[in-house]
Amino acid sequence: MKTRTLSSLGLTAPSDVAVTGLSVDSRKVGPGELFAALPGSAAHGARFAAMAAERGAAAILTDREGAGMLLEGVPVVVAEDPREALARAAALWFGAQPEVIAAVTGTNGKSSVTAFVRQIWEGRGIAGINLGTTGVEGAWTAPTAHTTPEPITLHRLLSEAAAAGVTHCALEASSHGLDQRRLDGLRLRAAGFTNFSRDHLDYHGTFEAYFAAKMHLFERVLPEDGIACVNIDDPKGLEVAAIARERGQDVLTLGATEGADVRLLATRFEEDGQSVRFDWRGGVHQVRLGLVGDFQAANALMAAALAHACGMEAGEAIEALPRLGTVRGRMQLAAVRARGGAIFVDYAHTPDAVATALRALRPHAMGRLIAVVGAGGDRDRAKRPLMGRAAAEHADAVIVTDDNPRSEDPAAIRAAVLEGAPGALEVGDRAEAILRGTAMLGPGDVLLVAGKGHEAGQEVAGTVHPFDDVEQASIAVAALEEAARG
Ligand SMILES: CC(=O)N[C@H]1[C@@H](OP(=O)(O)OP(=O)(O)OC[C@H]2O[C@@H](n3ccc(=O)[nH]c3=O)[C@H](O)[C@@H]2O)O[C@H](CO)[C@@H](O)[C@@H]1O[C@H](C)C(=O)N[C@@H](C)C(=O)N[C@H](CCC(=O)O)C(=O)O
Ligand SMILES: Nc1ncnc2c1ncn2[C@@H]1O[C@H](COP(=O)(O)OP(=O)(O)OP(=O)(O)O)[C@@H](O)[C@H]1O
Ligand SMILES: N[C@H](CCC[C@H](N)C(=O)O)C(=O)O
Ligand SMILES: [Mg+2]
Repeated sequence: MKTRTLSSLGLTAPSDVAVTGLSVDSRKVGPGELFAALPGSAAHGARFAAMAAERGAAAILTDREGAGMLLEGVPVVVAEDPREALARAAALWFGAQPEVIAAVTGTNGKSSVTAFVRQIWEGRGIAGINLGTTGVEGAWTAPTAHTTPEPITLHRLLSEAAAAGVTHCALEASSHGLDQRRLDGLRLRAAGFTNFSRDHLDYHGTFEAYFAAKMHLFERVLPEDGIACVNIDDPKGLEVAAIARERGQDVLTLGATEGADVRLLATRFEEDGQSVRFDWRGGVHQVRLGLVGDFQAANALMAAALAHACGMEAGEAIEALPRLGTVRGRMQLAAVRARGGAIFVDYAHTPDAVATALRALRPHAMGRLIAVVGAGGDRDRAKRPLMGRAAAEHADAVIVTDDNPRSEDPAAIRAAVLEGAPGALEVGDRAEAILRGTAMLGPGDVLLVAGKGHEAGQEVAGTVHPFDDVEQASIAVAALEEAARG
């Protein structure tokens, strides 16, 4: 069995015992393992140390507060920041990581950008993966439960990928992950910033704390010799670029804004894609993208910039752009009605993302734009009416439905969304809502089904019912075509 001494994992305790593994959950600790008793939002992990010891934990890692709560018996490692110590210990425990790692932060676009970076690598024959909300994808695959997995899982995945020959990884850095130092054991080559808007205030409390969490990526995780790729069209972009420069990092700026290193000059929207003209450090290029939505063009350019920051020639990265395919559940064309009218599935689950997705679809729609929208339970309540309002403002018709009510009353969540969209139709059952929206589609119309993207289930009162927006869109179209044939 593999064992490592605490000191070889960068941890100091009165006795340098060997451990057989790492765990953050007392309920899952195995014999001989190190139990990290972390200060949490609901409880201090030290409260569960006795349970961990009973299950055979060989040592406990905690902070000063936690140490004061422990009974004697098991060796204790006291760290100023036990989450950071755990991240570094996990990196040492698992050892290997892909040689080249790029991380992307931002409220929206992380999954899209990381998947595009992986596709660019793939096109050049590089064994690359993207790791985040949609799992580990590319040259090696695995499911993930979180956008940025906690460090033990993260380093296990990275070491397994590296062992399978993966040399490049693009991963999503969530604000929770950055705040909880899940990425602190990574060796990054480059980092990207897409944008900043309202999300996760239930966790971070204030906009300032949310932004500060994101900035840890440049202030702490990306080393001084790393390259920062920053979207300066976002109001926070220049601040991010300044933080990166302050750290000594090279900065590559992107956007339509004057002075951007990679500057978008013009876009022409087509039914199933768009052509973009841009200036890359003095050279003008024009490429056709098979992607819908102006922000997907921004994501694609960010991906090319990151691939370049990770060592690829700019020309090679640009050449890969026309071959990029949509990411599952992100502005994905799900189904088309025989008489015309298209259904797009998108993961927009914040007020800003709903507005952005609808605004992005507008130039692709010759007729009406219809939105199916809902908000999740046990998440930021304040965003609900704002999501309703965004839908009402940017669509011609809105249907309010359920999206993972979790432990809450679904009708109460819908009522909060409806506050922002008073004229909307209320259809709690999501399959029926998609069917109703699909029935409203005429030639040239576009339906956006927002909120679930790639998700495979609808979580209601502790049960996850199988549910897939893309599949439901096809089912709705098939049912309506059959009814039309009579
Ligand atoms: C809100 C949040 O991020 N919580 C994370 C945090 O838990 P916490 O601090 O709230 O934990 P707690 O319940 O107070 O418990 C304190 C400690 O005691 C431990 N414990 C608890 C109970 C017990 O019986 N035994 C035990 O050992 C817990 O494992 C924890 O270490 O620290 C834990 C250990 O590192 C994480 O597993 C946990 O992630 C949970 C699973 C989670 O759901 N996180 C989500 C919200 C998340 O991280 N999402 C982001 C962003 C997604 C997005 O962008 O949309 C993501 O990257 O996925
Ligand atoms: N660059 C962008 N600017 C604004 N909105 C975007 C951008 N990219 C994607 N979006 C919108 O945000 C939604 C989420 O996109 P994506 O999954 O790529 O982001 P994410 O940052 O990974 O989200 P999450 O935090 O949930 O993991 C998309 O469905 C789309 O509506
Ligand atoms: N990872 C995010 C996505 C939520 C997407 C939406 N479908 C919802 O359930 O609110 C969260 O858990 O807040
Ligand atoms: Mg994501």
